[in-house]
Amino acid sequence: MPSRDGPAAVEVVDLVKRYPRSETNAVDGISFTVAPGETFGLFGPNGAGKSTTIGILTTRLRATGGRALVGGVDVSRDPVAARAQLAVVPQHNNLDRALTPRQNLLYHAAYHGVPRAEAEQRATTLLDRFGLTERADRRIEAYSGGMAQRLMIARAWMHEPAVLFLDEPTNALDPQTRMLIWSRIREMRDRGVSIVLTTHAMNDAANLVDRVGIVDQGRLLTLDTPQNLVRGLAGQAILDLTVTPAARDDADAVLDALRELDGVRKAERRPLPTGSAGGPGRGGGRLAAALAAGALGGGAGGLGGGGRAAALAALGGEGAARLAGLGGEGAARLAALARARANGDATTATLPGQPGGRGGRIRVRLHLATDPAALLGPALALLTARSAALNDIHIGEPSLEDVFIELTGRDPR
Ligand SMILES: Nc1ncnc2c1ncn2[C@@H]1O[C@H](COP(=O)(O)OP(=O)(O)OP(=O)(O)O)[C@@H](O)[C@H]1O
Repeated sequence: MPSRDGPAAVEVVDLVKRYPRSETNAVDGISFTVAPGETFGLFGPNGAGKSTTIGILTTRLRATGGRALVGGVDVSRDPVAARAQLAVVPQHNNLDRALTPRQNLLYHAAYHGVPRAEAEQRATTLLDRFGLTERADRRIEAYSGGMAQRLMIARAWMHEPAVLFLDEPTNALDPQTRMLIWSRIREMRDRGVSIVLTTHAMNDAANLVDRVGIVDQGRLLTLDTPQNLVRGLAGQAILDLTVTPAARDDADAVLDALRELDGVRKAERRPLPTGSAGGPGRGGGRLAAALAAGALGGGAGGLGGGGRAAALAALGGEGAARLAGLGGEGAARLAALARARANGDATTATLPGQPGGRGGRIRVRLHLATDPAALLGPALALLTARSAALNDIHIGEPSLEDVFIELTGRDPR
């Protein structure tokens, strides 16, 4: 990571935590370093050991083994000095209900030795920044979960810590509150605060964090920038195809055939989207969007003038060039798909003259090592040769969540 001035914001070396009467380690030898000013995401499935790691770093829990330092201070040797450097927003509401929101902030500031006048000024500013001014002097019981979460983040900021720990800061919050909280966290990051956060909202956090550590069963599986993780593990792009195999064909055989195409790194079955076509990760769906808008709906058996142009424009650059190179039949199939979708028949569309497969429609995700547009022609040719109906196409980029699933599997914990 960039800045290496002064001690690391966080240093964890071979950290182990075993809870009493437990047969396994909740944290099982984790090591990582967070540089000053870095925003670090600790991601993992339920029970992976994230909160336990944060609990040790913030002095709530004692480690069984290894070392944990915050701002160069060993948290088990000098927890008081460590606490002066850090603030934590825990997963569960630990506000003092006997106090008003403003009093919660002032009490926290007093504990950290912030002079009274300065604390009052900070409290007023923070209550405003978090949209809490109107409720600042009312009892906490009246607070919604989102307001409590905003107050806990404001409270954490009262003594302007060097390192901020956020344990699932947007969990169970409405979209408005989530947006506000991400934006305030971003402000803190921009002011140079070192941040360690856990979240299941990985794709939201992907734009915020400098690096990500993915943990499972107490172990660190990988650690890198979101960009490198996505690039390295999931391939360059994703092509989702919703396909109805021919009546005599078999879904797994279609999947295997698609997997064999040049440029396909991995092929897997995905659940069918509910309603009309959904799609993978962010940034995808340009062609699907064009199809949904009926942009391809030209004359029978081909991509009609304006529709074709719109679809090609939707694909952009090289994709357009490749799609333009599709032969008559491939283009006809896309046009038929577009017509079906334009008629609002997205959930039942099969191509004219194509029987439904014996197992019904399937959704296949192809992870590509190449430009998705390069795969469109071969994929369509393959489906045509097998008399399979193509119901939907969606082009997307893999997301951090795809990487996460690839590393930690699909089974719920
Ligand atoms: N107080 C405790 N006593 C015994 N076991 C515990 C305790 N707290 C957590 N554990 C266990 O330790 C493991 C790690 O839990 P932890 O809460 O750190 O996971 P997590 O990654 O934060 O999960 P989540 O995403 O659900 O918050 C789990 O198996 C959990 O059941």
